[in-house]
Amino acid sequence: MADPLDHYLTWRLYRGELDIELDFADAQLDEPALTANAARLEAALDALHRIEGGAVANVDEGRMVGHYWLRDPERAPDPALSQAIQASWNQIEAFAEGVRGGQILADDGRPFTGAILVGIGGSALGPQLLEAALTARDSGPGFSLRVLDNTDPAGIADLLAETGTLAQTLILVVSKSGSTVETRNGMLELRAACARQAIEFPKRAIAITSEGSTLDQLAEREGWLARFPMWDWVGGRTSVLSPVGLLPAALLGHDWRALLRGAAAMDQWGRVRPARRNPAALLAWMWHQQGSGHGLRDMVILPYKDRLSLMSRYLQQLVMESLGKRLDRQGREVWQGLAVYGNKGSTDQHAYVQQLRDGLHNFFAVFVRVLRDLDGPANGPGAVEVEPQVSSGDCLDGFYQGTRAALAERGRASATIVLREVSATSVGALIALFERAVGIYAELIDVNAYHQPGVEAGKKAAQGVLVLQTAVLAALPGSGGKTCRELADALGTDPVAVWQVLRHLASNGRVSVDSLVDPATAQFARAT
Ligand SMILES: O=P(O)(O)OC[C@H]1O[C@H](O)[C@H](O)[C@@H](O)[C@@H]1O
Repeated sequence: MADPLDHYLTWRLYRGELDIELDFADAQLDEPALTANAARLEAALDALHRIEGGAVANVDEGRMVGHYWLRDPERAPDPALSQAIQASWNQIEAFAEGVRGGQILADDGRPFTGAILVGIGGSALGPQLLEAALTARDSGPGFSLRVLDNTDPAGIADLLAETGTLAQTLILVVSKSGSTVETRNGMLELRAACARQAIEFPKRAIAITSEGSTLDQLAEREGWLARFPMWDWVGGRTSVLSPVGLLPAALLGHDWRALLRGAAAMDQWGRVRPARRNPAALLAWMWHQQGSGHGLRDMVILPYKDRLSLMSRYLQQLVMESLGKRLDRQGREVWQGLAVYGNKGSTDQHAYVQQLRDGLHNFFAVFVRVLRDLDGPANGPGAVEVEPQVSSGDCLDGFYQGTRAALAERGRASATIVLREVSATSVGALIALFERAVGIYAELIDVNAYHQPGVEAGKKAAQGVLVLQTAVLAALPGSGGKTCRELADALGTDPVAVWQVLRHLASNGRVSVDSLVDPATAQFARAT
């Protein structure tokens, strides 16, 4: 058995500039496998180098992959792109300072006190992660951010109820494509809410979208308060360090430039050769080894810090939308992927860690350990002695160490990312680490990590349901009822599809029906 300290030091990567450690001592990596795969890992790092140089790595959409340039604009292959990024920073700084300094006021002359961000997927998850990770809840009546990330009327009603008056609320509409249905719906719901409150939507609306998109054209036509750019060489799931995440962070008063510095510093570390000394390469190789290059084991994300509890939701999109692909780049059917779940420790020890320890060995864990218990002075909750000379934070860190050891004892692998504290710098670094690990892993399994063909099928099918709904409502009899089957026969379609549409309409009072129980006998009368 190797000396524990030698083993720890062998598999520990530390970067002083970031004060971040990657601890692979329980990752079950081994030198022979790394040596045997050195060439493919170096090749993957070569590919990332080409990507950062402007290679069209998103081959299916003929696009470059430029999220690394967002924190190092001079690295972009075209000076115009560098200038566009710098210009967006100047615009973010000027706008956020204007709002926070009171130069940019609501149309009633009073300052804006909060924002609602309307977006979904990469247009919401990044801002949500940053807001949760960086906003000290003791910040008093500071600027607030709420996120509307679904087309659920009840969720929208809840958010509007929580917000109350929209008079002092900015409305950020975020959509790279500018045409995502849920985001459009959220915008229309908020526009209607503004009308109900007799305030003007455009005077508090901000668009963050691709130039010339439907949303961009609307914002320009209506003279919205501001428009910020998104670029086709930044994917939604890697847009958090574009205006998508940086504007909300700046409005909240966070050090958004430190986010960029942290990401840039991690990128620099992620360029280190050989791969054996590269944090992103080792993380990607761990994923590959644990899942035999086919995601046969899930990745459980376990930050032992409340403020990082959204990491797993954020990484679900970054990892699974990048790697979950039917075809590889040679056109072979590979049905690839890497499933991600998690929440936070120690909370999850009271949920599913039982299975992790005693059950199916179909996962590996990535812990995030934060050494500082509190942002401010230690005379807060952390100073309470819960046991003699023991604080709450001591217990949290003990639970991390104990859970890691208990899993290792049963042969379950884990890696740990150790942060001194949760800060803009360290969060920026975390984001960059996983973005690069995803890129390297994608090279190892030969998939395009930068498109998302699979999401279109669901969207098209959903549109079909709405087309059917319109036809059903038009076909409902003027008087007397029709069964699903009669309606389906009249429309030449599937009676079950008709039933599914009608039961939702009937449950919401849009059609009258004599029974919502039995589709064979349910008689539907005209739309109400
Ligand atoms: O930003 P948008 O164009 O509105 O897209 C929002 C989301 O839509 C789709 O689900 C894509 O798969 C995601 O990558 C994207 O983040």
